[in-house]
Amino acid sequence: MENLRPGGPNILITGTPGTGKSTLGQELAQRSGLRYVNVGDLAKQEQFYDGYDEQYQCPVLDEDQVLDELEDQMSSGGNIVDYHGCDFFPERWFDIVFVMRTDNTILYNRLEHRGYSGKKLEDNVSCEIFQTILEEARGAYKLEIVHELPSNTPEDMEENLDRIILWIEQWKASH
Ligand SMILES: Nc1ncnc2c1ncn2[C@@H]1O[C@H](COP(=O)(O)OP(=O)(O)O)[C@@H](O)[C@H]1O
Repeated sequence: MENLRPGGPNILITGTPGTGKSTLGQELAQRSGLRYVNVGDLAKQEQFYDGYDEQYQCPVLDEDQVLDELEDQMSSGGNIVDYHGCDFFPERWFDIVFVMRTDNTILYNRLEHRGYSGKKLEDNVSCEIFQTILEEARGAYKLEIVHELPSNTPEDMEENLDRIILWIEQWKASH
């Protein structure tokens, strides 16, 4: 296959908040040399917001501004994108999509520790129980590129890192 991404593959790491996307994404970037892109942080830094969600007490992401900002670097390749949503990105951006999965009680404890409470805590745990992000990913990308990753323990993290590093090496060898 012709290599359309000189910088390497583009990897999407998605999942419910608290499932370990940024921990995995940052470590993966260090080990692989690919660039880590945290969409939430980018939006905050650049103020890519469009209004305010009173119910969830958080700003609303301006998706178009995010897409415009990232288009060039996504075309070059070599990005690890971290976001708790996935269906507003162009399908063509990603070579592989990982959906992090965490058991309910573990996720509950992580989010409580993060300071979430009440509706925000319950809604995020429900999001995981109903596998909302997994369904979103399956609806937005080819099924064969969408993979669930268990993310409960440090051992899971190590296994996930090894698996993705191997996949990156194979991708590079075949492109
Ligand atoms: N596989 C794992 N095993 C144990 N703890 C983890 C694992 N992945 C993440 N964590 C912990 O869970 C919390 C949330 O992780 P984080 O990477 O911030 O999630 P996200 O980016 O998906 O919101 C952090 O305290 C992190 O250290």
